[in-house]
Amino acid sequence: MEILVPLSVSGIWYPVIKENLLESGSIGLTLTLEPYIIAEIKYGKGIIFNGIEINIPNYEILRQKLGEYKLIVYSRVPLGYGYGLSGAISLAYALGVKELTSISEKDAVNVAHLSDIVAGNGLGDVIAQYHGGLVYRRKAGGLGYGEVERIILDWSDYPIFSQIVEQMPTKNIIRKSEIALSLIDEFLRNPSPIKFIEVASKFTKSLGFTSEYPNSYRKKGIIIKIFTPENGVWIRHKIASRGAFVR
Ligand SMILES: Nc1ncnc2c1ncn2[C@@H]1O[C@H](COP(=O)(O)OP(=O)(O)OP(=O)(O)O)[C@@H](O)[C@H]1O
Ligand SMILES: CC(C)(CO)[C@@H](O)C(=O)[O-]
Repeated sequence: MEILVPLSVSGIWYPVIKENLLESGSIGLTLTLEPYIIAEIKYGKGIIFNGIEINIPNYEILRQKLGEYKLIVYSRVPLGYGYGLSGAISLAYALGVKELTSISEKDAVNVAHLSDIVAGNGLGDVIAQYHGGLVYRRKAGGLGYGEVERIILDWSDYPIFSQIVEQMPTKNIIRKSEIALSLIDEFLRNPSPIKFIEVASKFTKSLGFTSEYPNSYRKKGIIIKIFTPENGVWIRHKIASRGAFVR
């Protein structure tokens, strides 16, 4: 059994923290991308990321609430730069445990969502990764609490690339910028790939993150860009055609 989870790079996020953590998360617009991480769940313990055992605070919560298992993860992109891998690892763990036990998918996914929030590693990634595509989180929260819409756009003429810049903690970008909600409205009035990049670039600039490349924005430690870059080292992505799944 393999568990596949897409990467998650938000363009806009508006943190919502409530007493009930399942009502917490973010309102926002998130691109989920290939290549999916591929994971295997086994009896045992620990998270093995590309052959190396890692310590990730999400694991403590996952282990307490879902039971102790071992997750072996293969990823084509590195951890800690902004590809939403903490969320992807947590969601893979939850969907893996769901295959091995009688827990419902909804409860398992909500534990993954909770673990990313408590760890301070993400707010909306798990929910976006569960749905796939370009995800608009209209209301923050886990499954059954938040509200999500997948925005269908034709990306075939808009190839997506990322460039790795620097590692940094997610806590550095969990800030409220009041223009987030008006930029989401601006996008929804006229949704297109170019408009997505435009509003994401305005939003991330408001948090102090800039990119020197045309048609791009900087999310945490990576640049996301549409159209073939003229120079630099880039990873080619596709929009994730579906959310996380088990095969
Ligand atoms: N070698 C490592 N490099 C980076 N992070 C590591 C490493 N080992 C363990 N970690 C832990 O993994 C977690 C990475 O979470 P982080 O949210 O930064 O990932 P990400 O892939 O950048 O996702 P996001 O887009 O949500 O920020 C952190 O809790 C960090 O402490
Ligand atoms: C905070 C965040 C940008 C980290 O990847 C993401 O979880 C989101 O969109 O809420």
